[in-house]
Amino acid sequence: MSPDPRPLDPYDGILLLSFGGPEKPEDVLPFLRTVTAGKNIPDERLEEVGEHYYGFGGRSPINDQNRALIAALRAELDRREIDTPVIWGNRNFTPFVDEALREAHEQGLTRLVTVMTSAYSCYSSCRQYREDLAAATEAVAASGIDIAVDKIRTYANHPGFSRTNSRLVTEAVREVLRGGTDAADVRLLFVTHSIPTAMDETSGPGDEVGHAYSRQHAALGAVITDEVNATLDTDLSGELVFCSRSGPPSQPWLEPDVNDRLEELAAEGATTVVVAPIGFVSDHMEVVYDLDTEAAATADELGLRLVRVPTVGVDPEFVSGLVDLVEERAAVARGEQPAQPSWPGTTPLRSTCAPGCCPNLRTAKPALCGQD
Ligand SMILES: CC1=C(CCC(=O)O)c2cc3nc(cc4[nH]c(cc5[nH]c(cc1n2)c(C)c5CCC(=O)O)c(CCC(=O)O)c4C)C(CCC(=O)O)=C3C
Ligand SMILES: [Fe+2]
Repeated sequence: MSPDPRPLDPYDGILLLSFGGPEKPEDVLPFLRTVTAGKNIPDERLEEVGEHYYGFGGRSPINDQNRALIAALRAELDRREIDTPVIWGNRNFTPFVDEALREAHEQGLTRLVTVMTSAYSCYSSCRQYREDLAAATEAVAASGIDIAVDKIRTYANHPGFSRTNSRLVTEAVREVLRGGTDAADVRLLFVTHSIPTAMDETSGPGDEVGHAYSRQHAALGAVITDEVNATLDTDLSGELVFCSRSGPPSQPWLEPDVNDRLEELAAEGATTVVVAPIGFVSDHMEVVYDLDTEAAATADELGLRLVRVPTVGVDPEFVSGLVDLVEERAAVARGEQPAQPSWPGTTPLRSTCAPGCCPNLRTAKPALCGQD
């Protein structure tokens, strides 16, 4: 049997859409200006974040991690005899999304399915990427390029992401216990990026409940904790904490901060804290600075042992899950009803967002991949 000529029909290309990061010291300031354009980030915070990057030679790990993810996706697609090209675009650093669309056009592609390097619902982690797609599509339309863009469903509860995280956390706790630590002295922290509480309240499909961002993380943390306890016969409690807060001090952001919580846990007599960055898909700056540098130093001062769980990165189970999601999205676009595995819960998150989902609280901007 020869390979299907259009295996992802109606899509002829895959777009990996990410945040982007600087690659050398001279890139840091222009990158930060792009990230914060029109946002209310205090100068002190910007200088501080700039220092985090300079401390790593002015180079964020995120672009190399995306190159590795593209290579891993390519290998998995090839294994499935899918020769659809993968194009890469970022919000804040070259290759920007409009450059990616021009590249796609040069390769003769006309309809893309997008994979974002972000698993959860909120303005920063979902709608803003959809706005990037709308802006880029419009920018290239001015030069006569017509490209349609969809996205895979939000994958916070797709097993490729959630089960991989669960396995990584279970393995980390298993190692801690194997080393002889008493389970009663171990705590489990699930970490994600803090966001303004107003952004959390309005996250989700425009329903009255809101808080989709914190609820999705809490739900995943809860099932992972159950799985760890069931697998290792422990009774650990897990909880959600936050890192990387910015914005003016007067503006409320999601709490507690991971460092504050470490202090409280040390005071309670914990000796070992397993820190699982379920909010991030790879070890970019938030992970290597905010957790591996800053939170690790806090733990050190407190005499706590901090064990950091790996992010899903290019774990084969995660990469294979992303390709499953791409195939699933193509089947949906063809009008089929593919299986949509979900965990926790049984309800898949959406690939076409509801009207008013995760609104931009500053100015309404056009966004793709939604009903509005
Ligand atoms: C939810 C979320 C994710 C996860 C989802 C996703 O991955 O998209 C994420 C990822 C990332 N955030 C990143 C970097 C930055 N984020 C900033 C600012 C902000 N992030 C926010 C939220 C998020 N951010 C918010 C609400 C702000 C305030 C300004 C605003 O309302 O937009 C700033 C400005 C300085 C500061 O405020 O810290 C920087 C430099 C990098 C690159 C890291 C690298 O280079 O390795 C990555 C992957
Ligand atoms: Fe951020």
